[in-house]
Amino acid sequence: MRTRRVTVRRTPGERAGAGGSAPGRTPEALVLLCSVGAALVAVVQPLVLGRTLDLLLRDGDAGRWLPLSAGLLLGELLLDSATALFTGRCNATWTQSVRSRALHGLLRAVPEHARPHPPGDVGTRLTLNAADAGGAPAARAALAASLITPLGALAALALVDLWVALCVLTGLPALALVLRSFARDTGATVAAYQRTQSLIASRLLETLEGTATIGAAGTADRERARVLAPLTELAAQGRHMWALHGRALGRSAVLVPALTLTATAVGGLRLAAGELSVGDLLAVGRYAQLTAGVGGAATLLGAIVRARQARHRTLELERMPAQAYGTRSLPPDGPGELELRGVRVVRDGRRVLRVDRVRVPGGSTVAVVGRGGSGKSVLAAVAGRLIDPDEGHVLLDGVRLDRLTREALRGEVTYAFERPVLGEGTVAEAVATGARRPTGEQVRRAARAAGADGFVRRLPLGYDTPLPQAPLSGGEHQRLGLARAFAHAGRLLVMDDATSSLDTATEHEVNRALRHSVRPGTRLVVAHRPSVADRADLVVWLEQGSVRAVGTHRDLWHTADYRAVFGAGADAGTGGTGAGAPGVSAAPRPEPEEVRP
Ligand SMILES: Nc1ncnc2c1ncn2[C@@H]1O[C@H](COP(=O)(O)OP(=O)(O)OP(=O)(O)O)[C@@H](O)[C@H]1O
Repeated sequence: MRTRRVTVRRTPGERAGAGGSAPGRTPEALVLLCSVGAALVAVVQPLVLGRTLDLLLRDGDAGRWLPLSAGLLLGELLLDSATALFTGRCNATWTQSVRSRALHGLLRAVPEHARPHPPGDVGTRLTLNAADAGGAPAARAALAASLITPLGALAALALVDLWVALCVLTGLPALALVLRSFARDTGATVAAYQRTQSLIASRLLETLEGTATIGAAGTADRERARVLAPLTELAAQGRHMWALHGRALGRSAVLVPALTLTATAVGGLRLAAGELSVGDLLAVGRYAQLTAGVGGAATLLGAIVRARQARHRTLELERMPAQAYGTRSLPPDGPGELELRGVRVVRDGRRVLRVDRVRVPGGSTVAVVGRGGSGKSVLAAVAGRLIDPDEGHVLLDGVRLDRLTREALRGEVTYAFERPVLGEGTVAEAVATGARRPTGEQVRRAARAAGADGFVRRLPLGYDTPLPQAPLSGGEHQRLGLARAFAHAGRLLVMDDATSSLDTATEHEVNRALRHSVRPGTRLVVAHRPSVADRADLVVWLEQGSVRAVGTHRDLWHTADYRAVFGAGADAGTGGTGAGAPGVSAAPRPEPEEVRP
């Protein structure tokens, strides 16, 4: 078969950079500038129009006032358009910034802090909530401008006629009360609404992940009811939110025309008394309207309250404690000696791992075995610092893992998992993703070692096939995860159940390739099969979170409890290399550090 060239492109995340920068004040300032400009024009306009009307009525010629009126109308139109444009840009840049910061916080967070956020909740925060939060700066600018119009209009009204201004002023406290109660009541409802939205999204995602199980169990109706259960609450919260909004708008809708009407009536009386001109009356009506327009701030206030709640929810992700790294690097060309000293891991008040002392000589393979729930994955996570122990230390070539720089740690410690997450790029990108960027040839070599090259080359575009278009079996998926780990193999490679979906023959081939074609180093392998434990130089046997014994598979096999871990009831010493019994290993056996049979 013709071999294709393997292309390894940079991922969008790598191109965009890590955290995303804050957009600064410029987008908001542009919105403020244009909306304040529009507000000022709106305030000046009635005066100019009134004056123009008076001149036309008196002399039949308004001179320069007529083009000035037309200019102001045009100016208002242009400024309103610019406000809309800059508001859109401001919202987009802030949404992007809030989202990037939250995502960055999530990705660098201590995993134990990130774990309680289910995917649906994270999804809602990063989409709906981030978009709402991104609207805050523009809404704030618009609110500031929206206060200029009524205040300016009131001042201008006072210039035209003090009596009408006083009459409008008396109605304003009622409008202020409406706005205050709206802002107060709406905050709590919006927060509850956003929480319920998140809950529905989380349940929906859980359901989507478990469609096969749900289908097989025939529990689709129950599941649908579970996902949609919070909908009643959401609907009630939504109705309450809109009721508050509607009430505030309704009250201002009554107050605004009432104020305008009263102002026009008083202005009419003043016109009849000869205190005002016709142009003044025109200005008075318009100013009363603009002053009462303060009620329109309710909508902006609502957006700001919603944005504040949404921002709080989104940036909770950003504020999660970040995984801290040290400043040390590893000694060059270290063999990868791994040591766990006094390690304790506690979860929900329960000790789930206790390792007093285990030393794995550099270059050897250690298998971690034990019954389900005995702490194998926790040990694997601690060994490569996916989690920090609550007590004790893990050392690699004599250096504590928590003192290493991120680059030193992730460059030299590699993981392969049972269910790797491969992303949506091409096959080559999936294998290449990691601390270092391997070349196309290295990607293919790693895939060959993981037994993946054959099926990848049969894909329509080979290594360039996008993963969503590559129908992979569970084992093939797992082999790509292995290939990724092999392509980045450092001095410590941790394989947590990473070959569980492979048939015995493939697993054997992968193990052989691991010995000969992957960078040599220490391997820590979570094992369920006795054959894997047999091939290891050393076995750490866990029982209920504690080390029961450390030794070679051959030695441990004499213990009935150990054989029972593999479901093997056979008597010890039956010999042979069959299903459970130890075979002959060529590798040197290191001395066990901790043996408590
Ligand atoms: N984040 C956590 N919060 C609470 N308990 C946890 C957490 N992580 C692990 N545990 C508990 O620690 C124990 C050991 O879990 P671990 O996943 O290491 O078991 P395991 O030996 O790998 O099991 P299996 O072979 O079934 O995968 C389990 O009882 C598990 O419930």
